[in-house]
Amino acid sequence: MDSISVSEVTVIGRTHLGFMHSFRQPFSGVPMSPKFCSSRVEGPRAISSSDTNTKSQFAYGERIAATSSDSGYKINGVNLKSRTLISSVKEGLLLDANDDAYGGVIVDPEKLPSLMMFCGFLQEGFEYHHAEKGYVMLTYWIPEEEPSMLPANASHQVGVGGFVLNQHKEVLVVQEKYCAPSITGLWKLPTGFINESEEIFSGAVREVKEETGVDTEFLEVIAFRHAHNVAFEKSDLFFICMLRPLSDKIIIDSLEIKAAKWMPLVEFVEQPMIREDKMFQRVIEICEARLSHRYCGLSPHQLVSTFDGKPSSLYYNVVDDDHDPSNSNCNTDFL
Ligand SMILES: NC(=O)C1=CN([C@@H]2O[C@H](COP(=O)(O)OP(=O)(O)OC[C@H]3O[C@@H](n4cnc5c(N)ncnc54)[C@H](O)[C@@H]3O)[C@@H](O)[C@H]2O)C=CC1
Repeated sequence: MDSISVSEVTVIGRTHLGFMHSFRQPFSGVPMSPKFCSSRVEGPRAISSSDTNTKSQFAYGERIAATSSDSGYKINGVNLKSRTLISSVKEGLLLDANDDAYGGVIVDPEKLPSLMMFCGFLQEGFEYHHAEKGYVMLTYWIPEEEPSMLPANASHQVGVGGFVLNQHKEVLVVQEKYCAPSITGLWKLPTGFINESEEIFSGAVREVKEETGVDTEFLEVIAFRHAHNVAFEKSDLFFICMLRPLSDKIIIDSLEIKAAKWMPLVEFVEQPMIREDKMFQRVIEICEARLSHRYCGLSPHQLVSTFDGKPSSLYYNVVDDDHDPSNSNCNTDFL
């Protein structure tokens, strides 16, 4: 606990739609380890979404127990008439907070009083929710008789692999500098992880460019793999993307990559590791089916959903509304 040193805290807000938004507030004034604590006070059904951002005060005490009543809250047996003042019987410490849309409160991190207070949060039963560079988030779900409804920390990492084929039916392959001994020497597709707030389609293009120096245009997601416990105990979504080469000169990223080259597809497929690997066998079959128009992958379509107001990419592949098959990207030739 004491080893945590952060200069920023993150405040998590939750909308009534169930999406989690986070926003950061610079922590200033107190030269210590601030931690954000998100808690929920029972009585959520009494709080409508219009109550969001109502200024509240959240009680911190040795043990906080809250129950709801028709007229307001009871904390540690004490009736509270107004949601805007919630006090701890034992310590009577008040924290400035905002109500959230789920009937919880979000403590104002800038008003957290002392280091002792921060350390005390864990002793009081707050749990680590997640940590990022620069902040730690702690949460506490008060109603003991109810399971916590807070969404868990992110459970997945997202990876991309680029299948880049040129007009000579050569596939762009790399040898990794650091890899398991079992795949040393394997010529494989360029792969990597998507950055925060990066699109799958642009992440695939970036990864290929970074590892090989080759410029590409994204065409389709050909398939994706879902696996668990891949790295840092996270599940893994791996999107295999077909990309069209826009250049052919290879300049490797020597930090990550030992070598890269254009390799005839038949040679790539003949590598023992690829031949024996059910996933890559199937991926290659799918790619070949795509090249001969027997299969079609998913292409991104930009839209904004009124559900959350977020610009997003919907990956699909159907003919356009006018039902004109020529509008389907299934007809696009890769070579
Ligand atoms: N590498 C492959 O042959 C395959 C990769 N994939 C998928 O590709 C996606 C990306 O995976 P990879 O490219 O294998 O990622 P990776 O494990 O090679 O990590 C990408 C880069 O992150 C860095 N890195 C990762 N862990 C590190 C550590 N512990 N210490 C220092 N640096 C570290 C390295 O620079 C590495 O080159 C994932 O979704 C994975 O499932 C799927 C099948 C095969």
